[in-house]
Amino acid sequence: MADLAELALEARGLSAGYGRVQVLRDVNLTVRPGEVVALLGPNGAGKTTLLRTLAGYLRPAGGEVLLFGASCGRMPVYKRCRQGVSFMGEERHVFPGLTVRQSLRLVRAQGEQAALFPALADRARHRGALLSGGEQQMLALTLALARKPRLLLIDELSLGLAPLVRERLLDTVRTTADTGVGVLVVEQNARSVLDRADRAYVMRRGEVVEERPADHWRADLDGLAALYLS
Ligand SMILES: Nc1ncnc2c1ncn2[C@@H]1O[C@H](COP(=O)(O)OP(=O)(O)OP(=O)(O)O)[C@@H](O)[C@H]1O
Repeated sequence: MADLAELALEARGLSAGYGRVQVLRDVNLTVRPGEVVALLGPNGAGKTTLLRTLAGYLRPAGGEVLLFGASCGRMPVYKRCRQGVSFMGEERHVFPGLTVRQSLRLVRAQGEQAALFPALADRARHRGALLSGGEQQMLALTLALARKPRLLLIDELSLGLAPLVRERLLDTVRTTADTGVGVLVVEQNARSVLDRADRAYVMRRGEVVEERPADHWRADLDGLAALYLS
């Protein structure tokens, strides 16, 4: 079982941006083991920038990131991976030239893991590049989970995908968290992600403007929408 006393992730007063362009301002955020935390907010709010900073692709200009209770300073991406961080970016992370079967073999996905999405079984001989968007994202999630992460950072889980695929992906995210993995997920469909999330942060213009239990937002979708528009 996960140690629930230890946070999987903590951002303290985080600021970051691109060159002289500051995007994130004083972001404070936590993810506990076993939690699904949704990161919501309008286009350009800074969600991708935050995830990329947490994963180590962007260097913070201020504040700090703690992984599993320890400050990770300027730790490079690959070391964060070794610590148990898995990042799924907007671009689908599959091996374009390998078939589904080869990809699963490469990451040593076995048994239940390899069979996470039955739809992929029919595509075992198809190369990653030739899969549909939904199949690619199912494969990307399977590959990410095969690394047995302790913290999963997901950007735009279901962008452009069919509702049924989105629901299937989100169900898998929930069951993954139930095994003790902390999940921070950006998902355009707020209602769907809130159905599986424990808490949600709302970002606007580089700042976290609200943090509430998912139940709260589910009961006040209008209030949530107003935050996007204001
Ligand atoms: N490489 C970059 N160089 C300069 N500015 C950038 C870069 N990438 C993003 N930005 C700016 O940072 C701000 C936040 O963008 P970001 O992509 O993090 O937001 P987001 O909430 O993920 O938006 P979306 O939902 O549209 O993906 C935007 O104003 C964007 O123009």
